[in-house]
Amino acid sequence: MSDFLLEAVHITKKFGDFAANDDVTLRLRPGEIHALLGENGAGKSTLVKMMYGALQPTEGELHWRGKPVRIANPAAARSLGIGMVFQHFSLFEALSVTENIALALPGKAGMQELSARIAAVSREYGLPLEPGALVADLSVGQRQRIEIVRCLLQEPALLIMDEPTAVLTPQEADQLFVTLRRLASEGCAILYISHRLEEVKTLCHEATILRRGKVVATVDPRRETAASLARHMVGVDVAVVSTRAGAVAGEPILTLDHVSLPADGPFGTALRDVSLRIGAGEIVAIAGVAGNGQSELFDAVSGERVDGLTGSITLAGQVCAGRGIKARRALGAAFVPEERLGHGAVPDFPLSQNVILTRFAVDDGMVRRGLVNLGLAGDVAGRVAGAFDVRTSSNDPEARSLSGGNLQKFVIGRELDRKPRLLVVNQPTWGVDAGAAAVIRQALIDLAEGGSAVLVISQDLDEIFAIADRIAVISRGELSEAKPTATLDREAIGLLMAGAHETASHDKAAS
Ligand SMILES: Nc1ncnc2c1ncn2[C@@H]1O[C@H](COP(=O)(O)OP(=O)(O)OP(=O)(O)O)[C@@H](O)[C@H]1O
Repeated sequence: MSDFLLEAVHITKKFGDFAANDDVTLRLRPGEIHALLGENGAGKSTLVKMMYGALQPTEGELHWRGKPVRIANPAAARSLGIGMVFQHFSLFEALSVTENIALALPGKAGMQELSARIAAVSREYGLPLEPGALVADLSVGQRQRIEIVRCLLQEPALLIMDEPTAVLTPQEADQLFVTLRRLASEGCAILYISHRLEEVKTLCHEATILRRGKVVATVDPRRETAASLARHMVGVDVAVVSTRAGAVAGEPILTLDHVSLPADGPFGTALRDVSLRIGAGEIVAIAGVAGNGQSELFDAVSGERVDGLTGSITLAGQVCAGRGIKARRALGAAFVPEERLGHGAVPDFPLSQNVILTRFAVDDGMVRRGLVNLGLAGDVAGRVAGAFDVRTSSNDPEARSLSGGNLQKFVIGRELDRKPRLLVVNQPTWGVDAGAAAVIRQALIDLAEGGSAVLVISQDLDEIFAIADRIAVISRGELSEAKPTATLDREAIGLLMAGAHETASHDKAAS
């Protein structure tokens, strides 16, 4: 009997002439937490999709418990004991948590019984979930919990996780590590894709590193540094963004005065009396635990929701509370939503057409007398791909064929290419590798240094401290006062994230 649970042996996967995986061999033992590392587009998702039966190898074999196996589809993978939490969730928005999970489970379970099991597993593993909640009303972090709980209900022998902590708070991530270590101690193998090298070092026993589809190293990450892992991935040293010194804000670009907006559905969070001012040349970041009103704030600022909004919003001196996203784009604002596939980009459209979607309202020649300038759209797509190193397997591919990190680079680059006066971006570097994250953060800093205002909504405190001039925290729909970064530390932000606005200000006043 083989020591290994799953082996990928000399696997090659081609899309047309392009080899997304090139002669990859990787072996997983029971109870092992194994990292799969590589920069955006290195081929990590492609490899794990083959292990999960969502893609078939062009060449090579998979072995399960020592025997060759053909994993024809995800149902076959699940029946072997392989569970997977994807980067892009495959949930039905109009259905509840329980209904979504029921669809993925074999056989017919009673809904009540299933809800009780979901509640029990989510409690046991510290992954809070309301079984009756509608998926449409849940944040990305909450949606991910559904996927994790769904896998755990099937008691997998191998759990594949594609960047699980990218959408979690530090506390949620710590809780997840407890869960994963426990699963590993029970004999479950975990294949763990992450761009966060520090967490890989503390969590994983072994790491396989891919570069441009090939295995370049298999190492013990505990004996490596984050820098040495990054060097393996990229082949050169990775640049680190310099921390911002703190800019002097110019004239106000975005002003929110006493803005309230009803919750987006029964499980959303209403915005309550939010005031914020961002000046030219300034980066203001909003920290907070997912689901505390971030998406409502994004909708209010972008104009995606105007009904029910009270208070005033001005953009570059123009009152715009009642105006939609098109009018706001025409005033020089650009928006990057949290969900890149579906919201930020239409999956079936090529990149050039995705350029048109956010540019047609802006007077830059993209649309003249009702006619779209496809050549210009193609030029912009090419320019963005070049500037942000968006790696694609063909010229002008559909958005859905891009790796998650490459699509994120494209969606951000598309908006930066316009040099907007105001950029609002929700989770700018979610799923983006260390090198590309540095490029994106630097681009946000450069935009602000050119005189634009930048509003960043992020759960990544390292990112926030690296780039923001001022930081505010959103909690239960209320926004704390945005304070200069130099006056804050992680503990203060953590208190505010937990909803201690008043306590924190009393403490400050008392001390
Ligand atoms: N269905 C597809 N058709 C064509 N090319 C594809 C397809 N799926 C993936 N690719 C290409 O294969 C390469 C590897 O993509 P993959 O998603 O495996 O990368 P990744 O390492 O998971 O990246 P990320 O960290 O950004 O998620 C990319 O260049 C991508 O554009």
